[in-house]
This record gives sequence, C-alpha cells and structure tokens, in this order.
Amino acid sequence: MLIVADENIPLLDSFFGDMGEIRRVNGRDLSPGEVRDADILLVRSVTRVDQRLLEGSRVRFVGTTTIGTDHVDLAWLEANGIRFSAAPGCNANSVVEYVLSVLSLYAERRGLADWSDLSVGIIGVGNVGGGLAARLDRLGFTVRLCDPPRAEREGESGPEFVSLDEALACDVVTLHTPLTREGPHATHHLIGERELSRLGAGQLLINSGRGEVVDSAALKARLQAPQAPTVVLDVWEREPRIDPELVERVWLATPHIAGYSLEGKVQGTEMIYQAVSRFLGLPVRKKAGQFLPEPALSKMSFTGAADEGRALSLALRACYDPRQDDARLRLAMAGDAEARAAAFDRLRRDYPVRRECSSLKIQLKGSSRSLQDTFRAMGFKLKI
Ligand SMILES: NC(=O)c1ccc[n+]([C@@H]2O[C@H](COP(=O)([O-])OP(=O)(O)OC[C@H]3O[C@@H](n4cnc5c(N)ncnc54)[C@H](O)[C@@H]3O)[C@@H](O)[C@H]2O)c1
Ligand SMILES: O=C(O)[C@H](O)[C@H](O)COP(=O)(O)O
Repeated sequence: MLIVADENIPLLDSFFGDMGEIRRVNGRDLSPGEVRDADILLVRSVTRVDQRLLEGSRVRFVGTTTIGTDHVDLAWLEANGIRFSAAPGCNANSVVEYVLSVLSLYAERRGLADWSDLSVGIIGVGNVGGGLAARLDRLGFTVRLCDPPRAEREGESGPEFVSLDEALACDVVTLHTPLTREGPHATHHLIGERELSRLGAGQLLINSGRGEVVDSAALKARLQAPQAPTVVLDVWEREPRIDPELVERVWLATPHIAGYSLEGKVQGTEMIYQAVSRFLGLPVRKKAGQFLPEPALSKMSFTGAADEGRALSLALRACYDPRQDDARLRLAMAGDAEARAAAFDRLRRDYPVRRECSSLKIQLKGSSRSLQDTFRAMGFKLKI
C-alpha cells in the first residue's frame, strides 16, 4: 500500500510506518502525477484536494491532519466514493493559548492592572471558540458569544448568543469560524468594510480562523483611517502570498501558526492514524502521548513575593510568546513576492518546538488560593 503524505506531518513513520510505503511530498505543490498510484493521501491545509488532483488516481482515503477543511472538495470526494477524515479539535487548545498570550500582551499595552477587565466577543463558538470561552469564563472575563448556526440549532437549550454587531462592541473581538463560501451563514469576508467601521481605537481584532474571513483590502483601508483598532493576524488572504503592507500595519503578525503547538500537531496525526486504522480494519495501538518528548522547560517556581499578574504572564509567555513569531515574519517580508512566499512557508515548515501550558508544572510557594485557581484555569499543572 502506498501512502502519499505531506512532509510537514509529524511522526509519519511512527504512526504509519508499519501500514505501507510512505512517500513524502511538498503539500503546497502536490501534482496529480505524485498521487496517481497512492491508496491513501494525507494532507495539511496547504493542499487543494479536488477533482483536478485526484481524478484517475487510486486514492480511496484522504485524511487532513487539520481542523479546517476548506481546502478539500468534500462533495467531490463523496460523489466519488473516497472516504475522508479531518482532525476536529486537534489543535484547538494551541489556538486558545495563542489568543490568551495575545490578550496578556494587549492588557499590558493598554496598561490594565487586571486583564479580565477586557470584554471579549467570540465569533464562532466551536472547538476553538468554545474552549476559549470556557477558559475566559473561569478567568473572570466578560464573554459574548456569536454563532448564528449554533443559535439556530440550539435555541433555548444553548448558551446565550449575541448578534455579530453586539460581539463587535466588545473590547476584544476574536474570530474562530471556518471559511465557508455558501449558505446563509457564509463566512467569506464576514468582516468587511461595515463591520470594520464599527471597530474603534480602544478595540482589538484577532483573526486566527482563516484569512478570507476578513476582507483584507477593507482592513488595510480601515487601518489607515482615524481611530483604527489594533489588529492581530495569524491568518491571511492568499497565503503564502500575503500582503507585506498589511503586515506592516497590524500590531502582531504571525505565519498561520496559532495551532502549531507540538501537542496540537501530534494530536492531528494521531486522529488521522485512528481514522486510517478504522478504514483498513486495523487495531488502534498507538497514542500521541507516547511520542511527546520531555519539554525543554518543565518547571517554574514562584514564591509568595511574586506579583500575581506578572507570575501568570511570565508562565504563559514562557510557553508561548507571539512576539517571536511576529519578529520572524516581519524579517521574512524583505525581498520580492516569490521570496516572501517561500519565506512564509519556510517559517511554518521549520517552526520551533512549542509546548502547551499543560507541559509546564508550576510551583507556587505561599500563594493565594485565587492564584492557584487562575493557574489551573489556564491549563498549567500545579505543584503546591
Ligand atoms: N490559525 C490556526 O492555526 C488555526 C488552527 C485551528 C483552526 N483554525 C481555523 O479555525 C476554525 C474554527 O475551528 P474550530 O475547531 O472551532 O471549528 P468548529 O467547527 O468546531 O467551530 C466553528 C464554529 O463556527 C460557527 N460558525 C459558522 N459560521 C459562522 C458565522 N457566520 N458566524 C459565527 N459563527 C459561525 C459554527 O457554527 C461552529 O460552531 C477552523 O475551521 C479553522 O479554519 C485555525
Ligand atoms: O485548520 C487547522 O487545523 C490549522 O489551520 C492548521 O494548523 C494549519 O496548519 P497547516 O495544515 O497549514 O500546516
């Protein structure tokens, strides 16, 4: 059996080595010729999987080790009897920690003594948005949820949902919808000129969903007008050919890596390994946990003298500080369009190992119960 797989999927040999031959490919440039004789195709978000790629091939199963599925023509796969599996939720916690780290930096930029004074509007309340809402709720933030598809489906039995405009009135607006182009709740350019005109100087807009959910031409114009909001972008229209002028105008710019914790990536591979095993009728014996190495930083200790807010931001940023990714992306914006696109993909391919808060044990000596609760709410393990 031949498995054709994106070379950027971690642990291919560990999970799939005993199932067949693995052919590693560059997912961005994958051609029909490279998949023609494959039985199984494993991709990431950069490969467009459609009739053009697969017609006439032997492929019977496609797996994407990602949450998003907008790069896959699901209807064509179904119509052609090709089984498909994605990895819902695999890196949701990584994105949640990305947003929390951005929030801690933003509170500092605004000079807030207590970050939970910020109200947060979450647009798209699924695995990522829902996980973020739960975390923020435990941390004492005011959270507004906007998810019309869920509101329609769940009615009175669901949580309280607000309109898009109500969510846009929060101090922080964070986008976590999939990219969809059809239907009553299509998200393509969901945030356009009208929505951007409602955001002002005291507000922060974060997009770590998909670039095309925001109209970037309208955003660029809004960022040049008076009273512009602060903007953080992890995802961009037309990746990897992103707009260097937009990079210049946003506060933090990262190369689509919000979900790139090691845990998130390895869980993505694990979920697709499980799906392939089910497809082939094989037992599921391997687990992501057995392949996660010891983290480089495993313990942090705070004494009773530590300032509570500072202790939290130190621990959070020890795990992940988006300013490093921002600096690397800005440096990569030199050169012509081809060089910039190649650099964008290189930053993603050579991404340094990043571990989630759960990999770090926090020792709190003589600390208050409330600080312990806060660290737990963030997902850290406590050693008291
Ligand atoms: N930047 C990254 O690295 C990264 C990582 C993971 C996921 N993502 C993106 O984030 C998206 C969300 O991930 P998820 O795991 O939460 O997906 P999910 O499917 O669990 O949740 C998405 C939610 O968005 C809602 N939604 C759909 N249309 C909407 C609209 N018009 N307005 C408001 N809400 C709407 C859905 O009802 C659903 O509840 C993914 O589809 C992916 O594109 C990005
Ligand atoms: O949808 C997802 O899971 C994320 O956007 C994912 O992290 C994208 O990473 P890629 O597949 O492009 O490496």
